[in-house]
Amino acid sequence: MCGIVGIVGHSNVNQSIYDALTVLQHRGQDAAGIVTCDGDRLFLRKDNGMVRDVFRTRHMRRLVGNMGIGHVRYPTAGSSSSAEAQPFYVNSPYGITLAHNGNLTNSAALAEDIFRADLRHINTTSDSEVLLNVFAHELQTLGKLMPQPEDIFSAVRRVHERVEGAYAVVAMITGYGILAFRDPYGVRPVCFGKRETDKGTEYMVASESVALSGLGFHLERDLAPGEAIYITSQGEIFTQQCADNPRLNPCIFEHVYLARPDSIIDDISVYKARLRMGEKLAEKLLREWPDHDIDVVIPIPDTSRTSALQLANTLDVKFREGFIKNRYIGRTFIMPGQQQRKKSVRQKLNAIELEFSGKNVLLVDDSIVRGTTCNEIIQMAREAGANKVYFASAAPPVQFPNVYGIDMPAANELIAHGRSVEEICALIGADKLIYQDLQDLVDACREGNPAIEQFECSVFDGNYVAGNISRDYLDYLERLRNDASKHKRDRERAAALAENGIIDLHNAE
Ligand SMILES: O=P(O)(O)OC[C@H]1O[C@H](OP(=O)(O)OP(=O)(O)O)[C@H](O)[C@@H]1O
Ligand SMILES: NC(=O)CC[C@H](N)C(=O)O
Ligand SMILES: [Mg+2]
Repeated sequence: MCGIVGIVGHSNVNQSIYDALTVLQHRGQDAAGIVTCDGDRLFLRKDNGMVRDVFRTRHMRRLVGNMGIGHVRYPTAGSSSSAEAQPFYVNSPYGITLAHNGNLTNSAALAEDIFRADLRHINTTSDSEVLLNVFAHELQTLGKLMPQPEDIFSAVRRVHERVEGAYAVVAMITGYGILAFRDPYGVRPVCFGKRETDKGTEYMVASESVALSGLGFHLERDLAPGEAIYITSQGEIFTQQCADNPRLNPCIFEHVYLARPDSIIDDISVYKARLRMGEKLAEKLLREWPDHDIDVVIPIPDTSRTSALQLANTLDVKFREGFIKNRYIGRTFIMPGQQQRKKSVRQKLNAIELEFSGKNVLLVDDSIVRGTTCNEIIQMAREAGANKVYFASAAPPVQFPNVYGIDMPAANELIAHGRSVEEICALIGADKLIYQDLQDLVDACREGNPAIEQFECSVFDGNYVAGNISRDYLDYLERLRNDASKHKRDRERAAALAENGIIDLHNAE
């Protein structure tokens, strides 16, 4: 995942975009960027780091203009170089900037195509730069001096035909307006809304509704799969379906972990979905273990709090905050390297001994992915004097790699891959382990919007809805992005940086 935002306003939008990015920070902690447009000039600032570190007052002052887009990045393709921070820019046609959440599954073939057939140069290994160039090429071939909404929509239509994978996109056409579109499966979320000001109506598109509500925008609705929205710099708004066979298959992992609980995605309250996950997991536990001896339910902050609370209520067992989170450490799962993730769990969470001492505790997490968190946490619970340590996951076992914008590319890094629940239980050192059933997870989400026929659940069932995901592609992805090769690339990059600084088409200062 990553966070995207775009605003068309009546005064400088820099501060609102900055604020929206801080609200979306949980979707990407590695890099951030904002580009604004003032008349026909663009102003861009992007670099590695959290939003508060990337933008200093001196940058904000220069990010002028009444429309702009922003991005927070969690890399799932290419490298973590600051040159791959977003938004990306191409000068032709019109000057287009673009920010992307998701992952293209045919970006290698497209990159080749773009060079050979479209004569376009890609300077990074980012799939998002490829996506931008496909869109730019399709708009350019229409050859209009002033693009009209129908031109823009027809370019998006061509993007849907050429590009495979997951993509929620916001783009800005210099001097003309802001465009957003969602892939024909609607895997990644994007919504839009408006706010009234003295000077008139302002529009915002964002990955999650929480970015809108946090800034006083009223949520209009989510983009439909395949749909595009274009808001001109004058505040006119156009929408159009640009795909032939759109089918909503939203990513279920947004509800499990990625999104903030106070967001509403595709008409589902993430908070209520998580409550229902807790309830269904408790019902399963009671079915399978009616004479349990759990004394206390303890969540693993932050994300599991909501489901753990409802699980405890349904079990009628005490709910206690046994781990306190250091609020200055970010999310560990979206950190780039395993060593950093492992160290961060201990730095981030600290046990309150009296909640563990002599008790049978049920620790609840939203999901177990690599097993980094639960391994450490179970040890900490034992060190704090727990009698028995049981573990519950509000999601089913994560067994398959993700190819749509969550960085879990290597099956053998997933603790549940090819293992039974008993084997996982022994490996993490728990006295008992219980997982949510997939059907219960789907029901917990679908109850919020029964119109959704299918969720994108590939990490749980290995069923990839978008693109042509072959065994060969999964092997290729695993070789490219497993922890060891990422680590090697990062080390080489850090060494080059220390010696020479980054030499690229984008040099952050
Ligand atoms: O099995 P693992 O590979 O450890 O991954 C799963 C854990 O990572 C996430 O927490 P994270 O610290 O990222 O964020 P949170 O504070 O939002 O829970 C998630 O909530 C689980 O706790
Ligand atoms: N997590 C994401 O959505 C990442 C977007 C894009 N694939 C990148 O790596 O920059
Ligand atoms: Mg967590």
